[in-house]
Amino acid sequence: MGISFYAPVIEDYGVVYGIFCMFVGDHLSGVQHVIMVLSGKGGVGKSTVATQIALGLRHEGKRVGLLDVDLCGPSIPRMFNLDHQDIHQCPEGWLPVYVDKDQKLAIMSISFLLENQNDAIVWRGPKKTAMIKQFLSDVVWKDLDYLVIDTPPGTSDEHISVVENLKSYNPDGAILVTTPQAVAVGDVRREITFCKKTHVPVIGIIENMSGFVCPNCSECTNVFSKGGGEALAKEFHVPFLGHIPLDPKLTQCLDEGKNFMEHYDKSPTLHAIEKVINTLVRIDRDLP
Ligand SMILES: Nc1ncnc2c1ncn2[C@@H]1O[C@H](COP(=O)(O)OP(=O)(O)OP(=O)(O)O)[C@@H](O)[C@H]1O
Ligand code: SF4
Repeated sequence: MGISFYAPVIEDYGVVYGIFCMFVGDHLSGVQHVIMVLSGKGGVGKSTVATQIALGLRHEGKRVGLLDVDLCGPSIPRMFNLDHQDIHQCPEGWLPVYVDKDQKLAIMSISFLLENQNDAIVWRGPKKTAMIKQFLSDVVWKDLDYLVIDTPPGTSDEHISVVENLKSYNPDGAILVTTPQAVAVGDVRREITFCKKTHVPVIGIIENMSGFVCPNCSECTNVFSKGGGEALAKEFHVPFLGHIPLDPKLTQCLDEGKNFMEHYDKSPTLHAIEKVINTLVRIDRDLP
């Protein structure tokens, strides 16, 4: 199924849905699965993974929302080439920005609310907490199969706000992203502890930047040591979702706001992402 990014339009929302929201005031009740993406360290590819998961689920025909709660370093809009979109308000709340014509992939980010994209957000904890609460209560997602939440690195106020505000929705859990180096793997231990303390199930660990895909022949070479994330998953008895190699073509697509999945179907990186998606579409809330 092809998805080309497009300049979004504001949908004329159904009267029935509007009335429903006015009375229920709850835009997450139509969301089937909520997945948080966490990393202990910055720059390990958390936003990249969140973006590719959202696109992959959309390719599977799912309705997907992608919420960027990285208030100080929002990068999701840039990865979709939607940097300069404005958010519109309807009586029920904020309308997310749609990536595709069918309006099955919606994104929301602080970046859409900034007058200048280069503005720095210098907020103390309570203001960040209030913003996240608003993101989780006021965005009109409509019915979604999956809401993917991209978080800032570490375990800060933002993470606690997300977890607290999602409590009553029984989120599926968190995907933890690491790179193979020992220092990044060590940081994931703290993420696992955070999940345990806040009772968020760990869906699994992804080892990103695990090997390098040659731009000439697509051969994958291990530049750093490999397997740290997998070993950690074994140690903590949590699922290992796979190694995602570093592919310069993915970097280029993200920089240019292009859909990697449509451009490079032979990349081992794409196959690794597809494996993660296969696991996620099998998520069933009723399993223990
Ligand atoms: N598997 C990959 N292949 C190619 N490039 C990648 C891969 N993973 C991440 N990148 C690139 O690495 C850079 C950092 O990735 P990203 O912004 O996703 O990290 P992050 O963990 O979300 O960072 P931050 O902590 O700043 O939010 C980006 O330029 C992205 O394009
Ligand atoms: S992997 Fe193959 S094509 Fe790529 S640089 Fe090495 S020898 Fe050349």
